[in-house]
Amino acid sequence: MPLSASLTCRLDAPAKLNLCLELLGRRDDGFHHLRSLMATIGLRDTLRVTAEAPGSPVTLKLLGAPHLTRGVPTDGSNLVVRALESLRQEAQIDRGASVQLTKRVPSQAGLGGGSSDAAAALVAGAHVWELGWPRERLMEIGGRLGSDIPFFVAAIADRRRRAAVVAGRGEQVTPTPWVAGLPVVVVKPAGGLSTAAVYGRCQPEDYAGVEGRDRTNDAATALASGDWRRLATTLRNHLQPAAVRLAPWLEGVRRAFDRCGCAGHQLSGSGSAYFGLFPTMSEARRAAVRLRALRVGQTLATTIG
Ligand SMILES: C[C@](O)(CO)[C@H](O)COP(=O)(O)OP(=O)(O)OC[C@H]1O[C@@H](n2ccc(N)nc2=O)[C@H](O)[C@@H]1O
Ligand SMILES: Nc1ncnc2c1ncn2[C@@H]1O[C@H](COP(=O)(O)OP(=O)(O)OP(=O)(O)O)[C@@H](O)[C@H]1O
Repeated sequence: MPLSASLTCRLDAPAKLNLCLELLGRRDDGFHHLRSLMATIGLRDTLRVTAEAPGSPVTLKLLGAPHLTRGVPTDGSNLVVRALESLRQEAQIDRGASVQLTKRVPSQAGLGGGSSDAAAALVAGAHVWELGWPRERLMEIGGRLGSDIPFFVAAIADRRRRAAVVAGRGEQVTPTPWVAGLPVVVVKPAGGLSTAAVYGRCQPEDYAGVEGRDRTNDAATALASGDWRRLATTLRNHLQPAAVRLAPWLEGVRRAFDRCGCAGHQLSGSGSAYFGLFPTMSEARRAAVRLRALRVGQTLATTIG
């Protein structure tokens, strides 16, 4: 059988927002039980993976603007390389891969950039190495590398899964219907936040009393109907108080969204990116212009899905 040494796969690795993020308690392993409505947005890295001959290493070339690639490792600690190394260990193969990763998603933003890259690497790697594995197996491998990765594997492998209710540590992914094109404005302040540091500053008071109401389910119902006003009333992020304790300047971003008349806005994941929902794309673009003038960070008007 001829080796398909030149087989190449190019995939988008989208960013995500946590439209609702509820913490339910701390686990014995130090992680938190959560439930969250996650959805991809129209901001994405691009990954190109080419299969190389047996015995070759996994190599990575990083492309993108300096402010986006700064701090992103190019060695074996990059999540893309870790994902491909895990894949070939699991498959017990020694095929190599050369990867070109173009960064557009900012890091330390709560937008899941590195996790999405890792998920795209798993999907692309399985394709170019012709493993023929089901999505579920790739999600399981991804879950060992990071809590957000199973969601992204599902979203990248099947566009219908670009929105999901995520539970457990992040490994339980239940796709939920979404209506394309809901406008959002995302702001990434100059400062970033470490996910571990934000979880580390979380206190039980930040999420006490949540048991009674499943706001994530309400948010999923609103997203399925495409009703942005209803979705705006279901926003919640239990990590936001901890993020604000660590980075008080986030209050300035919150106030900026208020000043733009945005009806629903919050932090995404562990931050520092912040987003707001808008009824139309023209209103989102107008708000983005105002937010840029307020100089709160890199600002993008885009859509969910
Ligand atoms: C904030 C979110 O992005 C929301 O989707 C995720 O919960 C975090 O996902 P992630 O970046 O893939 O996180 P991981 O790489 O698995 O873990 C980073 C750190 O976050 C904390 N962590 C993460 C997930 C979770 N359910 N509970 C936690 O307490 C742990 O301190 C962990 O050391
Ligand atoms: N492919 C990658 N892209 C970006 N960062 C990476 C990558 N691989 C490893 N990293 C490291 O991981 C750190 C966090 O990156 P990432 O963008 O995933 O975090 P995040 O925005 O906090 O995402 P999340 O929403 O998953 O918490 C970076 O600061 C960087 O050192």
